[in-house]
Amino acid sequence: MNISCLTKALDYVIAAPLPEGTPEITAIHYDSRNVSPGTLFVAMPGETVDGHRFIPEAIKRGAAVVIGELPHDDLTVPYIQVTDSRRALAIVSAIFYDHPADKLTLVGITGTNGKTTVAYILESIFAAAGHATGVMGTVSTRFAGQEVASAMTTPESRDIQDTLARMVEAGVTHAVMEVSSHALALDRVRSCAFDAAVFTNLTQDHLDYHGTMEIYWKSKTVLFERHRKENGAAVINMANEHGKKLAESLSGNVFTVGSGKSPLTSRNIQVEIDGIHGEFITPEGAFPFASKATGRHNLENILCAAGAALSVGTPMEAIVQGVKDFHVPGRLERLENDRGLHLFVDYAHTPDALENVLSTLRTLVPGRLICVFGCGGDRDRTKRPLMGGIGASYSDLAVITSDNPRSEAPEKIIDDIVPGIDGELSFRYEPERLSEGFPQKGYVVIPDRREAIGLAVASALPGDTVLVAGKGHETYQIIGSQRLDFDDRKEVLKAVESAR
Ligand SMILES: CC(=O)N[C@H]1[C@@H](OP(=O)(O)OP(=O)(O)OC[C@H]2O[C@@H](n3ccc(=O)[nH]c3=O)[C@H](O)[C@@H]2O)O[C@H](CO)[C@@H](O)[C@@H]1O[C@H](C)C(=O)N[C@@H](C)C(=O)N[C@H](CCC(=O)O)C(=O)O
Ligand SMILES: Nc1ncnc2c1ncn2[C@@H]1O[C@H](COP(=O)(O)OP(=O)(O)OP(=O)(O)O)[C@@H](O)[C@H]1O
Ligand SMILES: N[C@H](CCC[C@H](N)C(=O)O)C(=O)O
Ligand SMILES: [Mg+2]
Repeated sequence: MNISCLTKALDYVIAAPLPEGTPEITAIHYDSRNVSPGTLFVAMPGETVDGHRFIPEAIKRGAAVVIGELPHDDLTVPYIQVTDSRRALAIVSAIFYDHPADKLTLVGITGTNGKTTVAYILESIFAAAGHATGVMGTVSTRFAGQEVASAMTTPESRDIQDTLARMVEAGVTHAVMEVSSHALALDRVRSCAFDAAVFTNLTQDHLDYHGTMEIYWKSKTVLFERHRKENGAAVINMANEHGKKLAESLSGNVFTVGSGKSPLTSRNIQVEIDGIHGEFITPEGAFPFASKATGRHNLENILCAAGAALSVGTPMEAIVQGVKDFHVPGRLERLENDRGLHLFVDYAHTPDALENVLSTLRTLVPGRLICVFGCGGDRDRTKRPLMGGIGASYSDLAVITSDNPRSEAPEKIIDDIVPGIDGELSFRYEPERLSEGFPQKGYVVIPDRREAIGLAVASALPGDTVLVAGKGHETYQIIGSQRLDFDDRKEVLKAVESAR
């Protein structure tokens, strides 16, 4: 594509006019390490390094044109200076890939918790409706029978446009995207116009990045204010105050779910250990449904997904069928065993998520509740004591361990969790003390996650529940800069075997 086709849409301040016969470019890159000859390199300021530093490397690798924010008059290739290169990256990528978002029925989901779950439910509903569906989210990108594990919840704008274009090429008609607050703050979804934008909830997370809850909240509202197609629906969960506030603030097509006045609500709901059943209530009448996911929070997720599906014209029959069939890996995922234990792995890594999951299990299972959890390193420190308090107060026995410590010392993270616990440490793990017996109540600290899971499962008696929270579908543990194989589900099953 000729670079002048791309620059037409840019508001550039520049710099040198592009010379005659400006080169065709064959691809767009924002990371110099991926640059190949004849491509466009967009230099972006970063949190750790400044992408402008890599312009010489990009040119050495054959970049034909460079876009950036800083003045440069000494380059050997055309340079376009813009005020915001992240924005420019999103704009030129959409042009380069021929605006794939406009060729799809596109649904975006934001909120602190529930995005992945709502995406899986919608995928199942669209499949039941016979639509060729694509998904981009925390667990994977999947379409046309292919699935690739994700590195990010919402990729960089260039990668979003590339993936959407490949979806269009593969015949996908309906695409579902999780839209993280980072993505909104960093303009990754500029140039994506959504047919439906879904809001699940807002509770504490990511304060390391956003700084305050107000800034975090504002980053989320951008999806509804700026990124809907003309008459695109804002599908809003009214079960929380932020949902109500958002619905009040928006004009146009606002499709609320779950409140008395909503076009979609539920009634006669039964939440049981094996799932939820009840009825959807719409202006067309009542529609019985059943789902294998449990917990009130999953009822909210089901309503959000059903609302989004309705807002883009999906028939109720497909919605009911899709809700019956969906499964989300690592979200209250139940592990079968022959020891009479209730074993669950869940992705709760925020205070609200942990509270929802523990309160769900507390009411549904009669025996002791043992919860194994930690908190991620290099992430919001202020959620750690909150999670400690919640984890310990809902459980009979809380086993405090490591999540993904990343660059932090695991013991330091645990030191941030423990002050939130109102109670005495019942056991600091030392292998030689095991002969004293493993505690049945209180909290214990076992920094090694494998040992923590092993001892929690070994100490459980028939009828007890063990919840391993925080890492859900993850198949790795990040310790320092190493990404080691680790899957909570496999560890739980191994622990069941070794406890025989
Ligand atoms: C806070 C954040 O989102 N950071 C993202 C941001 O990083 P950054 O601005 O710090 O980039 P940087 O590393 O300083 O580099 C600056 C620029 O130089 C480029 N570079 C760098 C090195 C080099 O040799 N050559 C080169 O060209 C980089 O590609 C980049 O364009 O831009 C990078 C390039 O796109 C992203 O990889 C990076 O995501 C990091 C890995 C990350 O961990 N992000 C997480 C927090 C995130 O976005 N999470 C949300 C989900 C959160 C949730 O809701 O749970 C997500 O959507 O995944
Ligand atoms: N609607 C909800 N309200 C509160 N908690 C929820 C809700 N849905 C799920 N959860 C909890 O949050 C965890 C994460 O759910 P899910 O993966 O669907 O959210 P997410 O928004 O995609 O998270 P992430 O931003 O980390 O990708 C679940 O394992 C569960 O513990
Ligand atoms: N997308 C979230 C995932 C957190 C998962 C948890 N296991 C952790 O590592 O903190 C984040 O990067 O903050
Ligand atoms: Mg997610």
